[in-house]
Amino acid sequence: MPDEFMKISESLSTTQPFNVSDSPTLPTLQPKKNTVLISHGRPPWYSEDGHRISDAFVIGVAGGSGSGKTHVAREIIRKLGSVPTVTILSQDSFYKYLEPEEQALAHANKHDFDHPSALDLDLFSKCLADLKHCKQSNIPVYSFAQHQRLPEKKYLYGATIIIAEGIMALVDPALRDLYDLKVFVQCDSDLMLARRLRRDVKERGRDVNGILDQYLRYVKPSYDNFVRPTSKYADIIVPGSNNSVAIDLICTHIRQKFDERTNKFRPKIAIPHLHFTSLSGTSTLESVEDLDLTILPQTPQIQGILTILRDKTCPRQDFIFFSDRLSTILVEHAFQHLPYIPWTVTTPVGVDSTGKKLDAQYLCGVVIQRSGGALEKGFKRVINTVPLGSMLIQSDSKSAEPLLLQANLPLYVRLRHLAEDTYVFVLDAQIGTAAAAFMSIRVLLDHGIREDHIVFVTFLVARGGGVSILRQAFPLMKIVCAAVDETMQEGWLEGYKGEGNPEGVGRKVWLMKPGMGQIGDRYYL
Ligand SMILES: Nc1ncnc2c1ncn2[C@@H]1O[C@H](COP(=O)(O)OP(=O)(O)O)[C@@H](O)[C@H]1O
Ligand SMILES: Nc1ccn([C@@H]2O[C@H](COP(=O)(O)O)[C@@H](O)[C@H]2O)c(=O)n1
Repeated sequence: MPDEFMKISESLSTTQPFNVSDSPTLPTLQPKKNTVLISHGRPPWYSEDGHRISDAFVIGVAGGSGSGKTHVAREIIRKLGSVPTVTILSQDSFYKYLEPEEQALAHANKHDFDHPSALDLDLFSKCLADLKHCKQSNIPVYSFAQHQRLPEKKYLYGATIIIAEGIMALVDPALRDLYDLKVFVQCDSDLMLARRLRRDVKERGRDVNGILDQYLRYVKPSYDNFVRPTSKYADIIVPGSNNSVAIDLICTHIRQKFDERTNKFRPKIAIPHLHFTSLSGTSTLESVEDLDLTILPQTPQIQGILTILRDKTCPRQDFIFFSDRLSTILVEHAFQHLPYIPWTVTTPVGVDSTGKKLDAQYLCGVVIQRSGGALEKGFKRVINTVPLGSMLIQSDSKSAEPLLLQANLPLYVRLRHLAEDTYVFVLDAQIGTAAAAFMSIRVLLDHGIREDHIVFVTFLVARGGGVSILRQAFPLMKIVCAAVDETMQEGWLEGYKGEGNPEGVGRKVWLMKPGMGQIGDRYYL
């Protein structure tokens, strides 16, 4: 039990008068319980060697049906305010599949949904463990109206804080081991019944007699036998109503734990130490050969395109046209990193000709928004039939830490059993500090994509930037680029008008030199 927590006196939780008026208006549809809320973006959860260093913080919330578990979970999120991604994982999704005859009994309120065996606790544990360890999870979807698990699944990924709630949340020792904080919501039985009556009529399509039958036969005995005894495992007992003080306490604890875990990643891949020059005057930058990049052959044609793109007077339509040309060539070039097998075809003149056939089982692309969008057209020109997802990664304006704001990934990546056989082309305009590249690779590895199945396709790499650290962390990933620029320096971006710079004198950013400027702005603005 965390020492800063005391068990809040049970009297606080049980002496509330029976009063159903504390319940706000209920929605008429079954609410979505498994929620992913993003209020701030997810900071790095890995170190500069590429390994995950922090698990998600997991809170287990147990209590009787109608005690207010979901309410507590939602209030925690609301009161935490500006936090990274939070997920509520509800045990309700894990009721077992029912055979038709069992389903018929359930419709007659004669199926016991309140015995621990009604829930697939092993699957719940597995999904929670995956989420805690920063992997994706595809969780079941349940219909209370049909008493059945539905064929679809819900994809969850990327939470820094997970709230797992359910009547049996504290029953299983394996589950209890996963929690960083265990909460029990203790509520007066009358109030729980009143809330359940109202909710089951409005949201779960039940009638009053059936609800009362089910309550007396299964719900109440189960609460006494299985649910209430688990309160002894809780670090904190929260009252079922008027519980804002207890919720504040929980939020303070979470914030503190969260701050302790915050990893300052950006300074570790910051640029200056890579510019370090030894006493003998030799630069410690790694040689281009050591960076193991696949660089387009510097033919006059490629140099010509790069010169146009580097020219600050290049009109936007030309910038788009030549970016599209360059990205097409880059993606074609990147295909050399995919597996091919010998393949024989018969030509129109009846002769056999042996060549090669692509042997990648699944292939998809992921664009790093927004500048990676400049490579999208080239990608689609070369392979227009494969799925293309995206990630939105931006720097925090105060800490400069990269933040994962959105991951809209193709199915081949989301489903772990397909991810293992999937090749992914990651598209981004340049690798400068490498912070976004780092985060995008970590996201793919979390999903089970093999490191040697990732091909990072980009216009420019800054040799003086974060690429050497990226390379050391992920040596098996391939990087395909059009050119390597020598330096990364902090400098002013001309003409930028915005935060801290209303006059448009400039914005201090890491600039790749000679570079192409802000490629996303030049392509899209
Ligand atoms: N502290 C509270 N104050 C007011 N209403 C509450 C409180 N806790 C729960 N409720 C209401 O009671 C009902 C059941 O709560 P819910 O959180 O769904 O219970 P559970 O998830 O434990 O079954 C909901 O309508 C909810 O709005
Ligand atoms: N088909 C089902 C499955 C479960 N129940 C009841 O749900 C209760 C748990 O959900 P809470 O959100 O209230 O914690 C549990 O008591 C089951 O009786 C159901 O009615 N029908």
